[in-house]
Amino acid sequence: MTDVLLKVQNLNAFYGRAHILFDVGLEVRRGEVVALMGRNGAGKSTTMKAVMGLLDRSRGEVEFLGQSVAKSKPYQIARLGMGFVPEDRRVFTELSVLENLEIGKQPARSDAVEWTPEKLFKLFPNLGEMPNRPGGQMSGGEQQMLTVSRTLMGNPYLVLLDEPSEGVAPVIVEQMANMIIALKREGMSILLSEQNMHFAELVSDRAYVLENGHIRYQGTMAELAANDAVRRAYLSV
Ligand SMILES: Nc1ncnc2c1ncn2[C@@H]1O[C@H](COP(=O)(O)OP(=O)(O)OP(=O)(O)O)[C@@H](O)[C@H]1O
Repeated sequence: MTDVLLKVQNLNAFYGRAHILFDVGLEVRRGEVVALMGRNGAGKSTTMKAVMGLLDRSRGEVEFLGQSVAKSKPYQIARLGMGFVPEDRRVFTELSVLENLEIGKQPARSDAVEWTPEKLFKLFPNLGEMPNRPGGQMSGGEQQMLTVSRTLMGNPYLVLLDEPSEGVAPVIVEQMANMIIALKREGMSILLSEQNMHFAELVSDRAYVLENGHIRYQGTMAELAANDAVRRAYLSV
C-alpha cells in the first residue's frame, strides 16, 4: 500500500456563493497523526467534510490510497476505508452501546487494524462497563468515545476526527488524548481537527494551520510549538 494515505491539493470549497477554502493542500502518511489547526471558523470542519465528499460544492484533488475520490460519494469513500467522526458526534440514542457498534461494522481489510467490541472496550474501559446502556443515557464524553468506536468498527485506514476535545470535560479530554496515542500505537493514521495547542501537541506528529480557509503554516508539531509568532497570529495561544 502507498505510504501517502491522503493527498489533498488545491482544494476549494463553497457554501452557496461563499468561498470558504482556498487551494488547501495537505497530506497524511501511513501511521501519522496530523493536526489541522486554526481558530473557530478557520475552515477545519469544512476541509474534513470536503475530503469526505459531504459538500455540495468543492473542487480540487483528493487522493485516498492513491486513487482520486474528489468525485466520489461519502459512502464510497467510507467503503474504501476512510472513517469520519463529525463534531456533533451523534449516537443512536435508543440503541445500546453494543448495537451502536454493530451498526458501524464493516468487513476486515487487508493491512488495516481489525476492530472488535472486545478490543475497543480495552481502549475505552468506560464503554466496556456499560455494553447494554442506551446511547441516550450516556454522558457527552461517553458518547464521544462511542462515536469514535463506531467509526473504528468500520476498520478504516484513516480516521478524520473533528475536534475531539471540544466541549467535553477535562478528564475526558485526557482520555481522548490517551485514546489517540493508543490508536497511533496500533498503527492507525489520523487527521485531527483541533484548536487546542496543548492537546494537539500531546498527540500529533505534524500540523497544518488554517486561517480564513488558507493554509498559513505547515511543519512538525515540535516546530509549531516552538514558533511563537505563528501561534500568536493564527491560534488562540
Ligand atoms: N453550512 C454553512 N453555511 C454557510 N457557511 C458556513 C457553513 N458552515 C460553516 N460555514 C462558514 O464557513 C467557515 C468555516 O467554518 P468551519 O466550520 O469549517 O470552521 P472550523 O475551523 O471548523 O471552526 P469551528 O471550530 O467553529 O467548527 C466559517 O466562516 C463558517 O461561518
